[in-house]
Amino acid sequence: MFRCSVRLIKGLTQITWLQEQPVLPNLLYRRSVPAAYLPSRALRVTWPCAEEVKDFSLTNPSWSPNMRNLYNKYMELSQQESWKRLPSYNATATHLIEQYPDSAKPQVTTRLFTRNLDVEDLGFEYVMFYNQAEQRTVCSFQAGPYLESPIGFAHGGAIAAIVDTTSGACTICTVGKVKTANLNINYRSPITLGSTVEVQCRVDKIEGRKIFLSTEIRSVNSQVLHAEATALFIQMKMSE
Ligand SMILES: CCCCCCCC(=O)SCCNC(=O)CCNC(=O)[C@H](O)C(C)(C)COP(=O)(O)OP(=O)(O)OC[C@H]1O[C@@H](n2cnc3c(N)ncnc32)[C@H](O)[C@@H]1OP(=O)(O)O
Repeated sequence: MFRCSVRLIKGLTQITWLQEQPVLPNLLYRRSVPAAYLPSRALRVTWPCAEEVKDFSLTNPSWSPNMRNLYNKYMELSQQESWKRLPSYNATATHLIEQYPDSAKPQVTTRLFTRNLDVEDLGFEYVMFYNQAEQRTVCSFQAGPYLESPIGFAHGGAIAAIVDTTSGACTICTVGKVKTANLNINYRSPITLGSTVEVQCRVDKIEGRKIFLSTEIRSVNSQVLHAEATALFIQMKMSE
């Protein structure tokens, strides 16, 4: 069962690339699992069967043409440059599948906040790509109708969540396990529900355990600046 799951994940997640990365393996393959990444006992039910492990970063019918175009653009760049698509599951623990021995498989009912809807199209539709050489992440984000705040536009908290996710992924890929310590966002122009925007994030500097990043959210033609943000992530200590 464990081997089967591993094969499945390998197939789904470009695991070869992940294993080559300096930091993601720390997160994905550590033998001792940090408690913070495990669901609480009370929430344990069953480990998802192989068929239930869905990679949400792959195209689905709800994606708009703009969403598909961005996906195709970065998939093409992945062939020539150092961009890589980041697999995405609906629970944090699912990303850690390989590190559990059969006897200790966690049972997951927690959900990653940005993947907490079962129906496509309604909430966060997104796919992220990471460029290791440039320590940058791009995210193609389609804001679904359940992210509304002002009528017809995306909620500021939803926008913050996608900024946190994109900059968090960028940081994890660069240095390993982190927590968000600070997030500053300037909202410049509302994001229309159903539209696709491009989130561009890069590591600005690393000082010890502190990783500083900046992010911009722009329309797909780059003409409209929707939001700009800075973030500080703190690398978790070895003992955490
Ligand atoms: C793929 C999906 C990715 C998604 C990623 C999403 C990640 C998240 O959302 S995490 C959830 C939200 N964040 C949290 O809940 C974090 C809560 N806060 C904490 O746990 C802790 O305060 C934590 C871990 C940030 C820092 O604690 P700790 O590890 O003890 O660090 P600490 O020793 O206090 O500080 C280390 C350095 O960072 C600085 N620092 C810590 N917090 C801040 C802050 N908020 N602002 C500025 N500087 C800070 C300290 O001043 C210190 O600096 P220096 O080394 O120069 O003296």
